[in-house]
Amino acid sequence: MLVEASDLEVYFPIKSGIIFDRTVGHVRAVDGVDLTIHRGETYGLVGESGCGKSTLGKAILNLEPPTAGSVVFDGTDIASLKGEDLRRERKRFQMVFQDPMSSLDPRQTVENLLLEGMRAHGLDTDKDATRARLRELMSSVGLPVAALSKYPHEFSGGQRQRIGIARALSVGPDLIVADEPVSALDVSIQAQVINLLQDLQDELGLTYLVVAHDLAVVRHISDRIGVMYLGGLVEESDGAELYDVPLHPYTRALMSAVPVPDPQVEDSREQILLTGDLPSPANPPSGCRFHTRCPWKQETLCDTERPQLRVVEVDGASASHRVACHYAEQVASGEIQPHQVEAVSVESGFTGPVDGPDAPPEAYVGV
Ligand SMILES: Nc1ncnc2c1ncn2[C@@H]1O[C@H](COP(=O)(O)OP(=O)(O)OP(=O)(O)O)[C@@H](O)[C@H]1O
Repeated sequence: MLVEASDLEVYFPIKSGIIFDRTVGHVRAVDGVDLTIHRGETYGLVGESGCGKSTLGKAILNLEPPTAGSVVFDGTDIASLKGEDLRRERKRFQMVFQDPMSSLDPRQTVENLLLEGMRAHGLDTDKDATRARLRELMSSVGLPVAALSKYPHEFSGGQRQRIGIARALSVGPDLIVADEPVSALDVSIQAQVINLLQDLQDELGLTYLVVAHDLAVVRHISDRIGVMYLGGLVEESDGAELYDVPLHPYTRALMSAVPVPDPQVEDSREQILLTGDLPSPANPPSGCRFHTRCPWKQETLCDTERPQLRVVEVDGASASHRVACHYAEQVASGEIQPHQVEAVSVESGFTGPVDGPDAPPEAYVGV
């Protein structure tokens, strides 16, 4: 195991007063997450915008200090590291950002951008070795050596993302957190960058945490997938299994929002429509965070008790499928069918069947 996050919380203070000197509340961006990432695997993290994916990724890299909980990286509690020890450990985990244009200094040549990290970690002391390393990095990400003397604006979006990846690789990391690595790119370029990430993983034995809102991207690349809702993980399993047997109503809703090209399949498959907006992480609902939008919410239990993320046995499936829903076992055994339950829209007060002609017009999944 390379990363073990336990009961991780990242709360951002909400300030008020003339000089913003009073804390009047907290945005609970990450609210009690237990997550492990195995060495050499790709862990995909999905969920709606604002559910806390990026903050969780940053907290794992120690770029966002946790409010509570711990992150153990290769046996070492990151929070306990200071000074030189922290600097040395830092080069083992790097981040690739969504928008390479804003993460790359436009006034620096590619060579300088790559040297920056190497310098910070004392990896540029031998001139010949450094030159060889720069050439090697260019070749690893499929760019010509001549690109070293150019500036970020001289490249296309896909090429800039390759530079961002080379930059992350320059210090020889074990873990890369890629935050929406292809969502700013044209669809035709996305596959090339995804393939590059996979080739590099095979070649260098890298471990990835890939944050994305696009289920198709995550499905293609991930060994395991975690689904996040309002600061917490609601479901986690092997990649294929999550798509074959999604157990949490939120995961099912995300799946049913992805269009299927075959009209026959599209018409016959389960449709779960979510109503209402994502509640504010500054004031999350009581009990199960999802109960205000859940098609099979039950009185009392769902709005009073937060369900634990626990292993749920699924016939013929692995023993590592975890779900945070009070009724996950009944869903797994087929006892509960979500579309037979009435949906309640918090915003409109709508009560009715979620997939019939009376479904609320504004029902959507906002991913
Ligand atoms: N530095 C910050 N200060 C205050 N609030 C923040 C900060 N960073 C994030 N947040 C809030 O924390 C919540 C989670 O944000 P985060 O960016 O982690 O979500 P996300 O799922 O990655 O969304 P997106 O895909 O839009 O980036 C949001 O409500 C966001 O506004």
